[in-house]
Amino acid sequence: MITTQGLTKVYRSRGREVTALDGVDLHVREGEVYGVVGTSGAGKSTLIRCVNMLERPTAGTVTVDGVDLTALPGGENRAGRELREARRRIGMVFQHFNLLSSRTVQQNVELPLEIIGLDRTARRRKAAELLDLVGLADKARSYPAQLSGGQKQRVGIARALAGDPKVLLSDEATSALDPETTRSILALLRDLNRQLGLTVLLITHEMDVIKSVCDSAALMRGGRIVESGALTDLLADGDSRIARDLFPLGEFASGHSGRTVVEITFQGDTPAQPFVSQLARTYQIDINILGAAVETIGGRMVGRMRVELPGGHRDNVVPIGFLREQGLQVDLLTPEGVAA
Ligand SMILES: Nc1ncnc2c1ncn2[C@@H]1O[C@H](COP(=O)(O)OP(=O)(O)OP(=O)(O)O)[C@@H](O)[C@H]1O
Repeated sequence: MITTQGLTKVYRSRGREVTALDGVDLHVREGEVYGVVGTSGAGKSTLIRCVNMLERPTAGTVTVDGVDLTALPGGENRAGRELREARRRIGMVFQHFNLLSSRTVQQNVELPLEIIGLDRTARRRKAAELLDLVGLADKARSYPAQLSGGQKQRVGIARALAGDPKVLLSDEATSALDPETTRSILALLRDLNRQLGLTVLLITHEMDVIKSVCDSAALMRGGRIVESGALTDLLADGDSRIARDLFPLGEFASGHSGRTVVEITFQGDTPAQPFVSQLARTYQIDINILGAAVETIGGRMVGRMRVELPGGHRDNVVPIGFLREQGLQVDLLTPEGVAA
């Protein structure tokens, strides 16, 4: 649904050049919630602003719903007709809501519909429907200043949906909200994704946002995507930085010499199997559990357990093979704590 190829953005100001995006290839599938995470300055905002051409990329292409936006005429400030039409199918929500304080909630939601010239009755009907959808039907006549942060963001979301977009871009939509309100806004985005089949691309600096709402994620650093994929695939990859940040088991204190420490990751139905006791029984070994956690990530149950087995690695080739045969992801930890 959203594809970028070789996306590059170089800002030039006062004789200085900053490469904010350095050849980004992103692929967001239709109907998924895709999160881009990274520290400040990684290029996340630039990326999302290039996806709807609020920023013109310096090089590379952006295709949304089959339309190559980079091929459509118009600059950042003055988009051509085709680009304006394509943009109408891309909703955007902002960290600071960007509502007009002099307009009521209903009038804020109607704004994009006014711009496309929809008549008053149709605008009112559509705005009422959207406010109902985001749970704010009773606030239509209020002004933004009379709303809580979460309610303001609901208005921002209703406004973003006014053009019946297929894609919703979210630029740190929950960063200005407290944890409970964040949860309710993320749940709303998830509901809209499911109910409307909306594809959502969000950027965030919080792993918790990725954990609670995303199907797929990318990690950005220095204008590049350094890792990306479906969360279920990343969680099964012992080397994944995203998976380790999503699911920390704490520091690895090196085990005694002559012992083997492994991390076992299980997803979906696998935890129903009592694999630790099976392993202990089958091989007559004592297993020391060093840490364990179970979480729901992307709507799926995922667990990780760190266990210590007696004997060195060579002594444990067969038990480790047994665990892998059960469909479990098993990573051997070296004394430095790096999964081998
Ligand atoms: N308009 C601009 N002019 C010049 N440099 C810019 C501009 N916008 C962003 N940059 C620079 O581009 C780089 C990427 O910025 P960007 O805002 O995309 O990162 P980010 O990951 O979204 O960070 P944050 O979470 O802090 O917003 C930074 O070095 C930033 O200083």
